Amino acid sequence: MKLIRIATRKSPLALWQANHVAALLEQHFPDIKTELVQMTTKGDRILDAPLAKVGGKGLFVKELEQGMLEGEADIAVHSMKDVPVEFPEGLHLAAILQREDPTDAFVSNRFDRLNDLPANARIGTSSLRRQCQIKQRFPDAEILQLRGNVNTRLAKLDAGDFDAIILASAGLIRLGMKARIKERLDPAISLPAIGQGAIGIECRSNDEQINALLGALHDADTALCVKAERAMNARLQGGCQVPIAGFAEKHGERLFMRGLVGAPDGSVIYRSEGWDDLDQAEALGRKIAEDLLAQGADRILAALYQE
Ligand SMILES: NCc1[nH]cc(CCC(=O)O)c1CC(=O)O
Repeated sequence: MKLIRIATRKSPLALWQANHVAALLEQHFPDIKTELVQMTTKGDRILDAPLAKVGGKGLFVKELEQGMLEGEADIAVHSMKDVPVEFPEGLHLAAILQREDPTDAFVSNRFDRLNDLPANARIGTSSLRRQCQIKQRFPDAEILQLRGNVNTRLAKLDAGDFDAIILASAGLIRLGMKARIKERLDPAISLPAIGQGAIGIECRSNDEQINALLGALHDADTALCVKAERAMNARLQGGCQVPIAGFAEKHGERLFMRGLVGAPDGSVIYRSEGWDDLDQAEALGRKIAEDLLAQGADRILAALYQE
């Protein structure tokens, strides 16, 4: 019998994801027991500021990483969306699970589809990525800050604070709230965040036994797509302060990827897309990034990072 201690945040979605990994491990390896080690991160603590202003990379993962480095936990379960491209010395990504629905979800109690919204709609989101894409389509929309976990955000919608909110479809599906999704937004309308819908498992690089076990949960196709997306982000030095989106899909033996960088107010959005072979995932991500930079994304990013 071996015990695996799983570091996780305490939000209902984080706990669902950690319990999911625990169940998969126990299914695959009947002589393994798991235990959750619940932690609070800086991103959970600072709820009164827009994410873009809290700043810093790894806002939702640092404390979990510290726990593994100090030996309080063996693995950490993350939304890949929250995981910076660089890992601290001694830790690495050991597995990525099969991707859940990667789209953004339109959620509203008043309107059935994004296109039904009035021009001056009040829309809740704290993501500059979602904000910039919505503002391009609805320049007169009022974007209102919306932080907190999925349940908190839905409660604010139900209280009447917004005409609609945009959330990740994956979070709603995992929490059993698929029925709240009025429309899965086509990636051409709301291009998802890098890694959206994918769960990653991090552990100590030198922990051979754990690395071998986690290999059984790994989904190579998802990993390939997320690798391309993260290569784009690495080149752009993306964080949650900047409106960046990237989404790769495997079509047979080829990868298709789209990326964008925009101004928060939606006044400009640079877009790029391309195809490449499966063994060129990182090169494809970098190529999309270079194309965006050449179009003018470098100026947008420089201005935002300076703030
Ligand atoms: N920013 C928080 C966060 N991190 C991951 C998800 C969704 C789950 C996923 O992408 O796997 C969410 C909620 C949301 O964006 O609505």
